[in-house]
Formats: sequence, C-alpha cells, structure tokens
Amino acid sequence: MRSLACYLKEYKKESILAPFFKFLEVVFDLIVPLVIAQIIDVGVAQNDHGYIVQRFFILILMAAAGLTCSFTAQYFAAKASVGFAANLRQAVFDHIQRLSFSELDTLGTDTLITRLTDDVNQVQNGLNMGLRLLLRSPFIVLGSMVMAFTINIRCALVFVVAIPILFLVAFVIMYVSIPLFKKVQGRLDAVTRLTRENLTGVRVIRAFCREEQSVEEFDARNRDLTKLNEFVGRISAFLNPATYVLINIATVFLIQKAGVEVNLGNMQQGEVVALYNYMAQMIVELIKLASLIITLNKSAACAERVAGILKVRSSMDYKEKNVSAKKNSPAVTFDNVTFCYQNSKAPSLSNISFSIKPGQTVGIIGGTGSGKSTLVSLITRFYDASEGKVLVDGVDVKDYPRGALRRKIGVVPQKAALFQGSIRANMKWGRDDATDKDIWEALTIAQAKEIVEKKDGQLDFHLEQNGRNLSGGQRQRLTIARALVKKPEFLILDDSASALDFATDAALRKALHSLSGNVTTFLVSQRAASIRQADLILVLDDGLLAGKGTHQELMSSCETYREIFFSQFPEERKNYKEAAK
Ligand SMILES: Nc1ncnc2c1ncn2[C@@H]1O[C@H](COP(=O)(O)OP(=O)(O)OP(=O)(O)O)[C@@H](O)[C@H]1O
Repeated sequence: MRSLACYLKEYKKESILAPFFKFLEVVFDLIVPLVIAQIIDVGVAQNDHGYIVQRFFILILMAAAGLTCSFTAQYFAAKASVGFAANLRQAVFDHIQRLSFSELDTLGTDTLITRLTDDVNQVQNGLNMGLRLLLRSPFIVLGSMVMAFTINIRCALVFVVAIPILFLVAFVIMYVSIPLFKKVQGRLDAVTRLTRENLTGVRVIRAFCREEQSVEEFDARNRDLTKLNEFVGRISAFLNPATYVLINIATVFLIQKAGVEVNLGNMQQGEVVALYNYMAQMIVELIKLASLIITLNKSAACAERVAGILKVRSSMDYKEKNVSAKKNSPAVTFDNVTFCYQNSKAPSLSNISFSIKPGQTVGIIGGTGSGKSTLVSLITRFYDASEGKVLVDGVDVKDYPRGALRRKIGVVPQKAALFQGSIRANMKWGRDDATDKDIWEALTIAQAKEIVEKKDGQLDFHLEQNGRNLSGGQRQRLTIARALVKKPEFLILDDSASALDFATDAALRKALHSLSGNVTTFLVSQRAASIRQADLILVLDDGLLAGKGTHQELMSSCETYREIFFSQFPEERKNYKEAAK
C-alpha cells in the first residue's frame, strides 16, 4: 500500500491541508462543551443575561469557523483523492500496456478490469475519508480525554479505561475483516468474468438455448459474492453496536462518578454537562471511525490488489539502441525454436527451424491447435521463444528497441478487432499521416472498398465498439486494410480470410500478390487453396514442423500436407494415385 504513496506526491499540499483544517474544526468542537459549561455555571448560576448572550455569540462564531474549516478540509481531501486516483489509474493502465502477453495471459482480463475500475475507486474513497476523518476521530477522542482531565481527574479515568477498550475492539474487527475484503474483490472478478463472457457470447448462448444455464451460473456466482459480502458486512456492522454498548456503559460510570463529585462539591453541574458532551462527541466520532475503518479496510485490500499489478514485472526487456537490418540476411529465421505458454506444461512449438527470403509469401497450414498462431506471434515478439532464436532481417527480435520491430510488421489477428470511432480513425492506427488516398488504396487491396463506399459518410462512418455494426467478413476486410495502410515490410494474416467467401478470398490473395515493394507475407490458413500458391509452405502438426516447401514439393514429401490437401480436394486424390502408378 505504501508503494502507492508516490501517486499522491503531486498533492502533498492538499494532503497536509485537509487534516490540518480538520484539526482546526476539532479544536472548535472541543471548546464548545467548555463554553456551555460556563453558560450553566456562570451565566445561569448568577442569572447574568449579558454573559449568556455574549457566550451564545461566541458559540455561533465557533460554529461558523468550524463549518468553514470542515468545507475547506473537504475541498482539499477531494482534490487530493480524485487527483491521486487519476494518477494511479493512469499508472496502472500504462503498466498494463507494457506487460507482455505472457503476464496478461496469467493475470487475466477480468481481474485487470476490476482492479483498474472498482479497486481504484475504493482506494480513492478510502483516501478521501482517511484524509478527513483518520485524524479527526482520534483528535476528538483523545482531545475529549484531555479536556476531561482539565475538568476532573477522577471522572477522566473513565475515559482512560473506555478508550483503549474501544480501540481494541476496532482493531480486532479490522484484523478479521481485511483478508475477507480481499476475498470479496476476488469474487467480484469472477462475476465480472461471467458478465463479460455472457455479454460477448450472447448470440451463442441464445443459439444453443443456454439462457437458463447462464442465468443459473450467474445466480450462483452472484450469490457467492453476496454471501461473502453479507458475512463481511455482519462482522463490520458489529463494530457500531459494540461501540454504542461500550460508550453507554462508560457514560453510566461517568454520570455516577460525576454525581458523587458534585455532591462532594468538587465539581459544578455545568462541568458534568461538559463531560457528558465529551462522551457524546466520542460516541459520534467512534461511530464515524467505525465506518471509516470499514472503508479503510476495503480500501487497503483494494490498494494491495492494485499494487499487486504494479509489482508484476514484464518478462520482456527492450534494447535502447536502434539496430539496423543485416544486409543480405533472410527476412525471418527460426533457429531451433521451442515455445511453451507460461501457464501450460507442454510446448506449443518444438524445434522449429526455417528461413524466409525477403518478399516471399509464406503459407502456414496445420490442424486446429497445431501452433500456427503461436508461430507468427513469435515473429512480432508477442511472446519470447523459450528456446532457440527468432531473427527478423538478421537481427534477434530481442535486440530491437520497443516498438521498432512492430513498426515493420502489419498484423491482422485471427479475431478482427476494431475500435469505436470513424473508419478513417481506425485505418490511421497503422500510420497517423496516411492520406485518404492511401486509405482507399488499402481498402481496395483488402476488397473492402465497396463496403465503405456503401456506408453513410464512407470513411467518416462511425464504427461501434469492436465494429459490431459490421458483419464478421466486413470487419476482417477492414482489419486487413488497416494493416496495409501501414505499408509494412512484413504482413501477417492470421487466418484473416476465414470469414470471406472463396471468390473474395481469391481476389484478396491476387491483390496481395501484386503488392508493390518487398513485402514478406505470412498467410496462416486452414484452407489449402489459400496457401497453395505460396513460395514456401510450413506444415505444422501438433507443434512440430511436419514439412516445408512448395505445394509440389510437399505433395510428394509430406504425408500431413497431402492428408490436409486431399481432405479439402478429395477429387484430386484419384489423380494423384493414378500419376503415382
Ligand atoms: N494463451 C495461451 N495459453 C496457453 N496455451 C495456449 C495459449 N494460446 C494457445 N495455446 C495452446 O497452444 C497450442 C497452439 O495454439 P495456436 O493458437 O497457436 O494454434 P493454431 O494452430 O493457431 O489453432 P487454430 O487454427 O485453431 O487457430 C494449442 O494447444 C493451444 O491450446
């Protein structure tokens, strides 16, 4: 939690002024019972109207000053806590952006969302209340005790006994509930995950008539969360009645003692009222302190979760110095590469070696889960190889400075992701200075020109979140165009034509083939027809490189490739057999 303090640095002044003004408010609050005691013991006892009116105005002035201090403290506390939360949110967001896919896979999106939103808000609340009340309540409680001593030492002893007992009860409750609050946030993660899954997969859920099961599952998770929340709530709620009971017992003792002292002539009636007022002030403060402790508990648990994210170090480091491509080197080289995902035991790729010449088109084919996407994600350095080396332009991908490698590469991921905003804004993700002409050119190659032409406002057409106001195929074509706008040296299409019909897929490949310059292209596909013309085809089978070569070479040398090909073109099997005879 202390590690988050640096985000408050900018608000040092506010963080000091807020408790300072609260302290001033406390001073005024503590003087009030003394003034009331004087009104009773002097003004009323001596029937001095002038004195009573004078003290009455002093009380009004003190109330006004107290209120001003309270508002000022509130202003500074709000400014500090809102600013702190904004800094913290930004820092966590920046940090997440810097984590590698390995860490993101391990952490999971749902907990990141909860920590970035709900947890940061809870920390903000805790800070706001803490700055105002954390010092006020102890000031009042201890101040009341000190003031009680100035009135009557024997009566003040009641405060001396009551206060540590009250603090002990609060501490025990805090000790028990902090770990539980952490658990609550963990269950909130689970509810967030389920909500996300259900909302993004709503069509599938309806298509499979699984609404009831989804509702039941959500209900179960939600009930789990509610139960734990109720349990923690009950423990926290115990603090209030416990405080009341203890304070009331203390008040009974106080009045009994004060009564004896008045009878002995050691105290005046007004002083008894002042002592009672101090006890009453303590009740109010301790009740506030109880709810403050609950908020601080929550906030401490959330702060730890947020700090936990900031503690995660990226497993990837980047070189500072720029590197230049080695002359006459292959465009991409895999040198005996093995890769295992952080959370899985078996490698997804084993001992992969190959070299690609600049400008070549490479087809990557293989069954589901054979490692095709994994292989291309090592070229962009989304992950680091567990063993072996990946070289781009003759340079180890680990030797490129941050961003330098990815600027060379245009990636079209398997799942088409677009962002809220105009088509033009989405297209410019690849290159800020792209002109409309560049964008239309890319759209033409990606077979998306007609789609955009038909939309209202064309390039200004507004895409909803994730491009949900487009069809799957339209989204894919736009993501291909976005990668092309970048004019990359390398283009990776990860099964990006899966939602395209055969004619469009063929037209797209033809257009890509005619791309000017030396674009090295990787086409990941399950369709043999899509990669058949490639200069080199890599055949993956359960993470192993089962074959590499051209279509003709693989047809004669690679059993896995032949099986894939014949499963999609059964009529060719007969011709092949006849030719082999
Ligand atoms: N983030 C991940 N964490 C752990 N294992 C993963 C992860 N992503 C993929 N895998 C595993 O790695 C293997 C290869 O997956 P990959 O996505 O590369 O296959 P693919 O050939 O692209 O499959 P598909 O054609 O279905 O997209 C699979 O066994 C998969 O379960």
